[in-house]
Parts: sequence; structure tokens; C-alpha cells
Amino acid sequence: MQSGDFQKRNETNEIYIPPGPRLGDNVIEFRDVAKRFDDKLLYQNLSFTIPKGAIVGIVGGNGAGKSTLFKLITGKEQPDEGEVLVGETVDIAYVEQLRDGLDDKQSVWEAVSDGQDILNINGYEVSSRAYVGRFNFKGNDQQKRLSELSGGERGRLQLAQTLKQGANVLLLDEPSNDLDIETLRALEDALLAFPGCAMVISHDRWFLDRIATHIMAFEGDSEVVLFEGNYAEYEEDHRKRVGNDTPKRMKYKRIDA
Ligand SMILES: Nc1ncnc2c1ncn2[C@@H]1O[C@H](COP(=O)(O)OP(=O)(O)OP(=O)(O)O)[C@@H](O)[C@H]1O
Repeated sequence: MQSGDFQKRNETNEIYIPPGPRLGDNVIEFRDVAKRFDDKLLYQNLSFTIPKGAIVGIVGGNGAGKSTLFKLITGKEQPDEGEVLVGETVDIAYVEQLRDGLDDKQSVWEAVSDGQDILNINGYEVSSRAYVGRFNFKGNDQQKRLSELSGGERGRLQLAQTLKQGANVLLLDEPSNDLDIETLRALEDALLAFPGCAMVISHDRWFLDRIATHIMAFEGDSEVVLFEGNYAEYEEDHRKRVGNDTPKRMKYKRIDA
């Protein structure tokens, strides 16, 4: 599908992930990577290849090294051993866990648009108000000061700010944490329609069941598994491998369709 067609089709979605430049065959590859902090070994001999078009759900207990994986991919952290290879055509958007650093006096529209009426997203001109509207900030909501935003609204704002760069590989760190169910559904649909690749850290199995083509599981004892399938299929596979033991610390949050 041409990017222009994609853009037109995707304009009806509530959340809009602008398509990035075309992604080549080499996306992300880890070769025998080891990473440790002090005496804590996060992983060793970690090797995997992320295929083009994959939506990888990343699961595992707190402190297993999931956020560090994203930092290795973006070059914010270096591996102690091995290599992290990122393809030449890869253009990464990294949406970190919610953090401060927002200017609370700005309005939603200002924070996303920098005061510009038209945004240039990967060669397309997009009205900034329409773009912000895709993240469900409609009408007066765009004038809200950031100090007035709820956690879910901050999550949407952060997605809008990061996704406007028009990347082809998205790294999302727990996007579902503060999002309301409607926004989460819209994000799922936007990810399913996104022509690039995404890696999503999440504790939300329902979200992962809907979107993941692969699961990367930090299973403890520095073990990391890349499984082809969604979360339900991964869980079945895990059960076969290690018995009836549910993978640790997953949050079972029911989302009614
Ligand atoms: N710069 C650093 N210096 C020292 N230790 C660190 C550093 N960054 C992370 N760690 C430690 O490495 C471990 C893995 O951290 P990381 O943030 O990658 O985990 P995580 O799987 O994303 O967990 P969470 O879900 O809690 O965010 C943690 O124990 C953390 O304290």
C-alpha cells in the first residue's frame, strides 16, 4: 500500500500513527548481548531478530530489564558484550513511561504543535488541530493546560508528541498503564493498521492478545524467549514447557469489548 493511501484510510481512526519511511528487511538484531548493572545480570547470550512488520509484546517481572532493552536499541545504553544492530532504514519513535518534563503552562495544542498550524509529518502536510484531534483531544480539550490533564490524557499527549515524527519502528513502554479503555482500543486499532514494526512493553494481556504477532518474555534467571504468536498462545507454550505455572506478575485486567 502506498503511504498516501494509508494516510487516507487511517484518517478515520481515532489515534493516528503517521506512517514513516519504508522499512527495509533489517530491523533490529541482537547478537549474543550481555547487559549487567553492578552485580545484576539482566541477560547474557541474548540473540534475536525482529522481523519486518512484527508487533512484539514484551512481558516480564519488574526489573527484568525490559526498559533497558529499549535503551540498548536506542543507544542510550551500551551492551557489555555482543552487538545490537539496527537497520539503516529504521527510524525509531520511543515513547517512554510517563514522566515529567512537560511544561505545565502550555496548552495541549501548543505542546504538540509548537504553535504551528500545519505539521509536516514525513513529507505530508497535516493540520495540527486535526492531528491533535486524532488523539481524542477535541474542541476545547486542545486548550486545556497540561497541569489540568489526567494520567490518561497525559498518555495521549505523549503519544501525539512522539508519533508526529513519522517513525517506522515504535518502542512503547507500558502505553496501556494510564489509558482509558476507549483510547486503548484506538491505540490497538492504530497499531494494527500501522505498516511499520512495534515493540510494546505491557502487563496487559488483553491488549497483547489483540495486537501481538510475537511475544518476548523475560522469564526470570536472565532467560528471554522470543515466541511467534499472541499472549494466549505464548501462555499455552509456556505451560507445555514448564507446567501449569503462570508467567510471573502479569496483571489480569479484564477489558470488556
Ligand atoms: N542506569 C542504571 N544503573 C544501575 N542499575 C540500573 C540502571 N538502569 C536500570 N538498572 C537496574 O536494572 C534492572 C532492570 O531495569 P529496567 O528498568 O530495564 O527493568 P524493567 O524490566 O523495565 O522493569 P520495570 O517494569 O520495573 O520498569 C533494575 O533492577 C534497575 O534497577
